[in-house]
Parts: sequence; C-alpha cells; structure tokens
Amino acid sequence: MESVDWGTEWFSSLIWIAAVWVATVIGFAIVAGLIVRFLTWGRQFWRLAGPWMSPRTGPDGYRPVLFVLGLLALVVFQVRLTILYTYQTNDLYTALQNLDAGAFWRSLLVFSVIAALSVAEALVTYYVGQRFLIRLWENLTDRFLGDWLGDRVYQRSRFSETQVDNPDQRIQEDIASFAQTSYSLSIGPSGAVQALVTLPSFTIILWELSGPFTVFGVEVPRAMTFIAFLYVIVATVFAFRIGKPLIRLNFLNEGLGAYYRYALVRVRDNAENIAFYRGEPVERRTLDGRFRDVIANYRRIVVRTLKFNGFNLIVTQISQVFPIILQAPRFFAQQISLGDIQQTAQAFGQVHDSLSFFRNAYDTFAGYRAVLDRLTGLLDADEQARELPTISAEDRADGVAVRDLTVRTPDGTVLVEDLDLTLAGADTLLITGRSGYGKTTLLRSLADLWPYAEGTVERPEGPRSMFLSQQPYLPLGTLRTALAYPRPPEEVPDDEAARVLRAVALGHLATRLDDDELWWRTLSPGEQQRLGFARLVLSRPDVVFLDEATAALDEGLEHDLYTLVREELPDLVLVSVGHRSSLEAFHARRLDLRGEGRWELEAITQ
Ligand SMILES: Nc1ncnc2c1ncn2[C@@H]1O[C@H](COP(=O)(O)OP(=O)(O)OP(=O)(O)O)[C@@H](O)[C@H]1O
Repeated sequence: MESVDWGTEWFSSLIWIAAVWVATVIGFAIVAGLIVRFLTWGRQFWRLAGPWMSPRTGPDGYRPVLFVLGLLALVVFQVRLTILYTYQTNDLYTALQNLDAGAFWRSLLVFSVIAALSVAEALVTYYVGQRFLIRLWENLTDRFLGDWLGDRVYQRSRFSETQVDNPDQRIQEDIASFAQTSYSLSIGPSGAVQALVTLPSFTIILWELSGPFTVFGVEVPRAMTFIAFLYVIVATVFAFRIGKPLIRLNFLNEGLGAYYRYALVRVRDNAENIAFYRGEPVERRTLDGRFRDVIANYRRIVVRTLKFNGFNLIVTQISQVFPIILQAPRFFAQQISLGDIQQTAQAFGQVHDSLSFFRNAYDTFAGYRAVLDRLTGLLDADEQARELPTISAEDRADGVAVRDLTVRTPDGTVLVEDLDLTLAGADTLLITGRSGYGKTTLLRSLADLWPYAEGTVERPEGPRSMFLSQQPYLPLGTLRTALAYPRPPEEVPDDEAARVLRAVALGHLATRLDDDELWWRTLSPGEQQRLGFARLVLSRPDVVFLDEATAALDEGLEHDLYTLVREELPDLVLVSVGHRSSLEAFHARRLDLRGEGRWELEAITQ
C-alpha cells in the first residue's frame, strides 16, 4: 500500500500549489504591509526598495510585482516537491521493510520524476531570483549615484552636521549586499516565506504521523507536533538573547574595516610625499592602530559567534535523533512502519528547520540591519547637504555681477563683507590678500560651493564659467579625457588637441592622447597646470577663475600662458587669485582682501 496515489497525485499537487500560492500571496502582502508600516527596519527597507517596487511610480512598472509573484510560486512549488519527497521516502522504506521489490522500483521511478522537477525548479529559481536582485541593485545604484552627485551633494556633504563615513563603500558594497540579502532573507530559497509555507505544510504531515505521548501520567495526543514546536520556540528565544550583540558588532565591523582601508588608500595616493618624508613609521602607526580596532572588534564577534553557533549546533544535533526516539516505541509496538518513522524524521526536520529559520538567520539579519542603517544614513546625509544654505546664483550671459556678498568661515569669522562687483566682457580682476584671508573661499562662494556665504552672484551657468585650481583635477582615463574635462573626450579632435598642447609647451604629449594612465602621477605639477590652461583654451568659457593656477610655473611660462589666453579668448572675463606681482600685467583691477571682511577694489596702474 503506497502512502499516496501517485497516478492522480500530479493533479492534486497542482490544485495544492494553486491554493497555497494564493494564500501565500495574500499572507505575504499583509505581513509585508505591516512590517513596512510599523517596523523601523521595514520602513527603512521600503524607503530603499519602494521607489523601484511601486507599480505605479516605479521605473519598471509592474515587473517587480510580477517577479515577486513568480518567485512566490516557485517557493510553493519547491515546498510541494519536498512534501512529495517525504511520501516517496515513506514508500521506499516501507517497500524495503516488506521486501516488496515491485513497490521499491515504483518508488524509485517516482523519485526520478521528483528529482528532475527539483533540479529544474532550483535552476529556474536561481535565474529568476538573480534577475530580480540585479534589477534592484541597478536601480538603487542609479538612485544613490544620482542623489550623491546631484546638486553637488558629494562636495557639500562635507559641511553637513552629520558626517557619514565612506559613502563609496555604502554605494559599492552595501547596495549589493542590500539587494542580495533582501532577496535571500525573504522570498529566496531558504528564506522566510519558504519557512512559513513549509511550517504548516509539514505540521499537517507531522500531525498525521504523531501518536499520543504520556508525560507525568497525562496523555498528550499528537505529542510529536507540540514537542517540535515547543523545542524550537524555546531554542529561538535563547538564541535571540545570545545573538543580539552581533547586530552592533557587525555594524562596527563594516565601519572599522572601511576606516582602515581608507588609511591604506591614503598611503597609496600619497606615496611620493610619504616617501620623501620617510613617513613610513607614522603611517605604520596609524595603520596598526586602525587595524587593531578592526581585530579587537572581530575578536568580540568571534566570542559572541562561538556562543551563538555553539548553542545553534547543539540544538540542531539533538533535533536529528529526537523524532526517531519519540516514534521508536510505536514502531516496536508495530503501530507504524519504518517508512512512517523516516517520514516523521523528515517532517520533524522540515518543521524544525522552518521554525529555526528565524534563529539561524539572526546573524544575517543583524548584518542586514546594519546595511539598512548605513544606506538610509547616507540618504539622510544627502538630504541634509541639500538643505545647506546657498547663495542666490543667477545665470548671466555676459560677465559677472556680485551683490552684497558676505563670506564667512564655518565658525562665523567674516572673510569678505558686502562685496559688490561687476565684470563685463574682457574685464580682468586680480584677487590678492594675505594667506588665509579668504581668496580661495571667495572663489568657492562664487561657484556656489560654500554654504557659509550669502548674497547674489550672477555669472554664466554651467561650463561657460570655469574654475581652475592650483592643481587641476585629472580624471581617470586617457589624456584626451583629461584635456576635454568636463566635456566628453570625443569632442576634442586630434589636430585641435595637438595644436593646443603645443601652445602650452606640452607638444611632446600630442602623440599620447589616447594613452590611459594615472596622469596625475605621471605629470609634474607644472605640466598639470599647463594642461589646465590647454583645457581652458579648448573649452572657450565666457568667464574663468584661476586660483594660483600658475604657481608651479616660472614667470616666463606664466607670461606665455596668460598671453595665449588673452590671444585665444579676447572676450574672456578673467579673474585670478595670486600672490605674484608679475600677474599684475594681465589684470586691469585688483580686489585686495584685507582681513576681517574688509576689501578694496582699485585699478592697477601698469
Ligand atoms: N573647509 C573648511 N573648513 C573650515 N575652515 C576653512 C575651510 N576652508 C577654509 N577654511 C578657512 O577659511 C579661511 C580662508 O581660507 P582660504 O583657503 O580661502 O584662504 P586663502 O586666502 O585662499 O589662503 P592661501 O593664500 O593660503 O591660499 C582660512 O582661515 C581657512 O582655515
């Protein structure tokens, strides 16, 4: 006698899958809705994933919802296969016990069908699940990059009240981890949904196989089911208590690791400077200190994990023999078959595993909460940076107009007070003043990069205004990319690039335009400044602000570059910051910063 009628089972299974799928979808929607509404981490999750998952407002419309529905169907399908496995095992062992060769081979035939379906289900689940999480990952990265680069948040956030460490790590690592863990903990194989669908399904099987049990003279019917639940619930409560500190420790682990890595990156980026100073011992001390913090925290994780895993392993080991011991008396009394014992052990194992999901996933969940905190923390910091005050900046086609501009340091010291200034086409201005009087900060304010400024600045928008610092920024990529920056490299043709490079005494680089190198390391500071001028000539802005942009060059080269700019761009509004008197020859007026907010605007007599 077989445990189920395999001839009609495929049909009953289909009905079962459809019914359980509908119940799962409804249950999932209710529970997910409650979690998102009432739990902190649920709200954090929705803040991150919601914009993609909302069918009406999300960029992929209903696709995320369809993904979830499909993955839930796969979970239900998988649970059904596991159930069928236990019946097939029951038949197999009963056939062995009864020395029934025909039944034995029939059960193996059933096995091969279930096994083939299991393999197919596992592969389809993997593929669909990965597509789901890749879309989530892509979408979040797109949003975070947009949020961080938009409105110059990456620069302004350094003035925010709350400082978040390592936004790079959050964007690169935490988003990937968020997408993966969100999926694997919820609707992935061995996730919460699978556990919750498995639990009632196997509880029913366990219920059917359970016999009464006498405890202190009282007979408990279907005792096996109650014992399984009691066992795991008690174990889970203890595991939560033991595992709780892991949440904070995991959070610290990520942060300390990033802090340590940042110190290593600093050494790499400043290799030459450090080597000139022979600064290795100091660097070593910093690195050692940061690494010590990582290890100290890691040790605490090890100790805590030891207790946590120790407890979990003991609980799991006991659960292996527990159901067999409980069923053995009924087997010896010939009330149940060997197949029933096997099926009981499997069903108990499934109930145990699904109830234990929450205990075992605690650790992953702890890490997940840390990821949620870090990602939402970055969004908060971005928002704060956006809300920092800005000057009133307006577009102006020709020249620059500054009205009532007051610039302060973060601690409130006034650097420039009520500055009024107008520069029309071809006007030139030299900003001078003692070191620390606020020349660079004034330029930052004109570029609207300094939140501690108020007043009105009108100047040409976007690339029509150009700011060139003492060390021009050289991006990753080819020399052409560096030359064209911030325009795309293909906008600079070979002959034009070569002509301009020759004009700034960098003719020898004309053949290397498409070499991809770390150009900021290869080129000397003076060469980098000349490259900055080449960029200026190629970009042809309406206004340029030069902040000691020739400080690394000798006066002869400085003269040549300024002459070149005047010849190539005769209508350019030119504002320079510099200490050298040789610069005076190229400027008609001087803005002299005198400290404590005072300033003087005067004509330069040649
Ligand atoms: N990010 C910042 N946070 C706090 N204070 C700052 C910041 N940047 C600049 N300052 C302060 O603002 C003041 C003006 O600095 P700024 O760099 O504008 O001077 P500067 O006139 O350009 O000097 P130098 O001629 O040496 O380049 C200085 O006291 C400086 O310490």
